[in-house]
Amino acid sequence: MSDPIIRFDKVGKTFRRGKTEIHALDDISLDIEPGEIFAFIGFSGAGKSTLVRLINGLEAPTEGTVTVHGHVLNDLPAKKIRELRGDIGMVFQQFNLLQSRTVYGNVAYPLELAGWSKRDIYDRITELLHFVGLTERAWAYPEELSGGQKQRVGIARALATRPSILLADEATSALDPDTTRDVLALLRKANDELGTTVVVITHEMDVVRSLADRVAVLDAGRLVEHGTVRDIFTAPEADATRRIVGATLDIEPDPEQAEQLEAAHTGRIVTVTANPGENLGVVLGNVGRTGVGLEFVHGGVTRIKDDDLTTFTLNLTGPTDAVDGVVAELAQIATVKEVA
Ligand SMILES: Nc1ncnc2c1ncn2[C@@H]1O[C@H](COP(=O)(O)OP(=O)(O)OP(=O)(O)O)[C@@H](O)[C@H]1O
Repeated sequence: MSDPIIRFDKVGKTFRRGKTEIHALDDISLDIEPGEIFAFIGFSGAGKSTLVRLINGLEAPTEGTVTVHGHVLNDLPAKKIRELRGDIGMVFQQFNLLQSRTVYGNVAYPLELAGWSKRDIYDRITELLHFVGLTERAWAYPEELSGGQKQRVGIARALATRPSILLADEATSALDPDTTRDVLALLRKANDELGTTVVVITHEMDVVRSLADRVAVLDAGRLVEHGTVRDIFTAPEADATRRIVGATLDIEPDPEQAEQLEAAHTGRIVTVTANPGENLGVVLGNVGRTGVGLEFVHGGVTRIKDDDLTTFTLNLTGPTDAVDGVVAELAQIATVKEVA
C-alpha cells in the first residue's frame, strides 16, 4: 500500500478563550490514501472546519501531528507550508469568487499568483473551462451565474495549479439537490480523470453516499467511527452515525413531505415499519380482498446492520371499518404511525 497522502496522528486542537478551553478536536488518528474520496461528516460544531484548517496548515494542532505528502506540518517553516498549500485546492460553501473578475479572471487568479505566463494561463483556462463545462461563460461575472455555475468556477480555480488534493468544505451546502448532483459529479470526475485525492467536509450523508469511498464521523471533536461508506451505512455503530444515517435515509416522510402527501391523497396515510423478521407482504398481499385501496406513497427498504429496515408510507382508501381492520392487522407485525 502506498504512503498516506494525509495522516492525522493523535491530533488534538484546543482553543483557549480566556479561561475557557474548547476541545475542538481530540485524539484523531486517521490516514487518507492517495486517489481516494474521503469524507468527514458531523453535525455543526463537530470540528470539521478545524480539521480543514489543520490540513491546509492554517492552524497547528495542539497535540499530535498532521502529515501531508510525508511532511509533518508542525515542523515546517511558514514558507514551506505555503508551498504545500499550493498543492491543495480549496472549494468553499460560499464559492469565494472575486466579484470584480470574470470567470476567466477568477480561474486565472491562482495561476497569476504562481507566476504563470499569459499564454500558459490561457491554455490552462481553456482546458479547465472545458473540464467544468463553462467554456461559454468565460466572460461572465459571478453575479451573472447560478449557484451551480459559481461552484464550477470554484472547482476550476481550485484545480488550476493541478493540486494533488482537493479540499471541499461544504461545497454543496448552498446548492439545491439537482445542482448538488452536478457538482458532486464534477468532483467525482476530478478524482476519476485527474487522480486528485478529494477530501470532502459535509454534514449531509447524501453527499457521502453518492461521492465518497470512505467516511469518518466526527462528533464533538472525536472520531467516533470511520470506514467504507457501505460499512458505515449498513452497520452504523456510533450514536452520532445512527443519527446522521437515520436523518438521511428518507424512509419516513418529514413534516413537509407529510403535508404534501396529505394534500395529494384523500385516504388514511400511515407509515408502517416492519418489526424485525416480519414481512409486510403477508398483510399487504391480502389488502385487495378487504376492499381497501392501497397505494405506496413513500419509503423503501434499507439494509441496516444485519437487518432489512422496511418502511413504507401507505395511502389506504375505502370504508373506514375496512381501513381500520387493515391498520389493526399491520400493527400486529409492524410499528404503525399515523401521517394524516
Ligand atoms: N478560532 C476559534 N476559537 C475558539 N473556538 C473555536 C475556534 N474555531 C472553532 N472553535 C470551536 O471549536 C469547535 C469546533 O468548531 P468547527 O468550526 O471546527 O466545527 P464544524 O464541525 O466545522 O461546525 P460548523 O459545521 O458549524 O462549521 C466549536 O465548538 C467552535 O466553537
